[in-house]
Amino acid sequence: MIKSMQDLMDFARERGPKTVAVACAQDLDVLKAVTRAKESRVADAILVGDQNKIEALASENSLDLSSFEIINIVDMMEASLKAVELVSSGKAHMVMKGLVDTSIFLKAVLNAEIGLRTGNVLSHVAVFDIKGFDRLFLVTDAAMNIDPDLETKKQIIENAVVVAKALDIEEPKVASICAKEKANPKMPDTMDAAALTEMNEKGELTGCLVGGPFALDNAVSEEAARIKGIEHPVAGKADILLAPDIEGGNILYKTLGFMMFASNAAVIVGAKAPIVLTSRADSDESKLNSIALGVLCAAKLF
Ligand SMILES: CCCC(=O)SCCNC(=O)CCNC(=O)[C@H](O)C(C)(C)COP(=O)(O)OP(=O)(O)OC[C@H]1O[C@@H](n2cnc3c(N)ncnc32)[C@H](O)[C@@H]1OP(=O)(O)O
Repeated sequence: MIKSMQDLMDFARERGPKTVAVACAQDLDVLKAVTRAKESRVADAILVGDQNKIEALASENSLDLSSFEIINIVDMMEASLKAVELVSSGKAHMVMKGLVDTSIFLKAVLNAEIGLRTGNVLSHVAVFDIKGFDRLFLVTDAAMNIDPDLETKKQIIENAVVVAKALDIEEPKVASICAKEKANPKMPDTMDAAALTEMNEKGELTGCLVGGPFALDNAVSEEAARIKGIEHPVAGKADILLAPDIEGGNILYKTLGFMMFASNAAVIVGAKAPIVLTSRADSDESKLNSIALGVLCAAKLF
């Protein structure tokens, strides 16, 4: 089982290299990340974007991009579509968001002709290595599905389980995170959480153990669960934290990254290929980790 970001990198090295097509690669952290991914034999890259800016950034920061193919497309939507097309045509194993707004990039991913849709829900899964815990946490969905209904939440869990399996977590424990641990009809997300737990108990949602509703404390802390008298196999032991909506997921993602300084990696799954999607403000380390996570997910697909 992969228990830390270091393990994740080591496993990606074993299962790589794969090729990543980068949309709007004119971003210093992205260029540092792909250079490090290449050096460590995790991934090769095709850079799509503003070639002048890409080369200027490389020369100002002494980055050697000579082994990468660069495709010069300045328009962000066009560059995103080209990067996606490199994956759908089989020239790359995964696509990565560079310096482009998430919505523009995701519209290219969802494009009906050359996009990467499969008919399943696509959703974002972030992996965090948090000091003081002996396991990785998966947070979903911080970036794609805005206000998922019950069926979408079920598919978001199924997607996160795929990522958990790529991390060799055999039967991941999933906690539906809400503001409290009791279902309350005035708080619809708690009702969805209870319904997801029931689906899992009835065998309609498999490959994982689902519990909830949980408040965050009793999902991650056995002590908090004990004090509150919550008895459930997921209580205090969650691997996957399902956020009620994009606001909750995004706040949790940014809190862990920017206030707890937890190292992280993130991908979108449910598509034909992994989609590496981090925040533009995330570090090169986090972008490198995300490429590595993409490699692990791609290794499961190809
Ligand atoms: C965590 C770090 C990074 C961040 O901080 S990201 C910041 C926050 N994230 C965002 O701003 C993105 C939030 N999401 C969105 O903006 C939109 O949902 C998104 C993904 C761009 C799609 O919006 P639109 O292009 O307007 O799409 P739409 O709803 O009209 O749908 C177009 C077609 O795509 C399909 N679609 C949309 N979301 C999907 C999904 N999750 N999985 C699978 N298919 C999906 C949708 O069914 C529709 O299909 P069809 O064309 O009717 O056949």
